Amino acid sequence: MSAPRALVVRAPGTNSDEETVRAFETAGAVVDHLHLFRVLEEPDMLDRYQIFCVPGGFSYGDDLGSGVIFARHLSGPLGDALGRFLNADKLVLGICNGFQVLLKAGVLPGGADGWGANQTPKATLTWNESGRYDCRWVRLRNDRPDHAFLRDMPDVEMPIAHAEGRIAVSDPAVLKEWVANGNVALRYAARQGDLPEGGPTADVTLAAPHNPNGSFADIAGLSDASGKILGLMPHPERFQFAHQHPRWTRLGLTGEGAGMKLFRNAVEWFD
Ligand SMILES: NC(=O)CC[C@H](N)C(=O)O
Repeated sequence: MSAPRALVVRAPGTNSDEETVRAFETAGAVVDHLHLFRVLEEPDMLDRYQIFCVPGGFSYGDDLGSGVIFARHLSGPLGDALGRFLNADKLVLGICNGFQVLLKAGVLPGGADGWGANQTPKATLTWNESGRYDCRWVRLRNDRPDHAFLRDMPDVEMPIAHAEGRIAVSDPAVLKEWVANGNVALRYAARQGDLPEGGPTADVTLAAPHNPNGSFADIAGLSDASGKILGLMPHPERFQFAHQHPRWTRLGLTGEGAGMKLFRNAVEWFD
């Protein structure tokens, strides 16, 4: 197949869209970078794309809770077009604020109990346990190495930058469902491979700063069951160059940053 077409949608307050566009372009996608208002004018334009991405930032100033207003646009006026997109063999990525948007729109499991189901959410992304905005590098464990975005991606480091990054659930029993469905895609880790084999437990097993926000079950990213939708709090688009890593000289890192793998995986998925 020729290069996939990716749509990166910004809203008032988005701030990581340029980097995200660059990452997809470097990976070989043909990218359109559009304002949400433009997409709202013509929702059916989603049919023209293979990758849909909501980048990071502070859409609508995080008013009413991060991602809430953007999410209402997705599940409301864009609902039919996005529903078609989700049922097709296509990829969806939400980074940081984009993850907050996808979860709260019900695109990811737990947020609204399934796309279009309009039920009480079982999970949300809310205030960090620290009560403040945190900006640091974290280690991640990849629990879905079969995922379209996470293939052949070993445990990796990336930066986080958020105030509302903590997964909170109404009932910890939801974890059983999530594990059975492969919904837990990324977890915070202290060192490479430090988390017990056998999957996540319903505890916060890592203290800050390793789990930087007190997220339930140390979860940093969620997936749909099929492994085509990913929402993650860390920013892969901020690790496009090895020298963006805080210890790149000591580690002798050169060339491309490990975050690029996620974008390359997405583009290569359409080969
Ligand atoms: N970097 C971002 O996307 C910020 C996420 C979000 N608005 C928060 O602070 O919680």
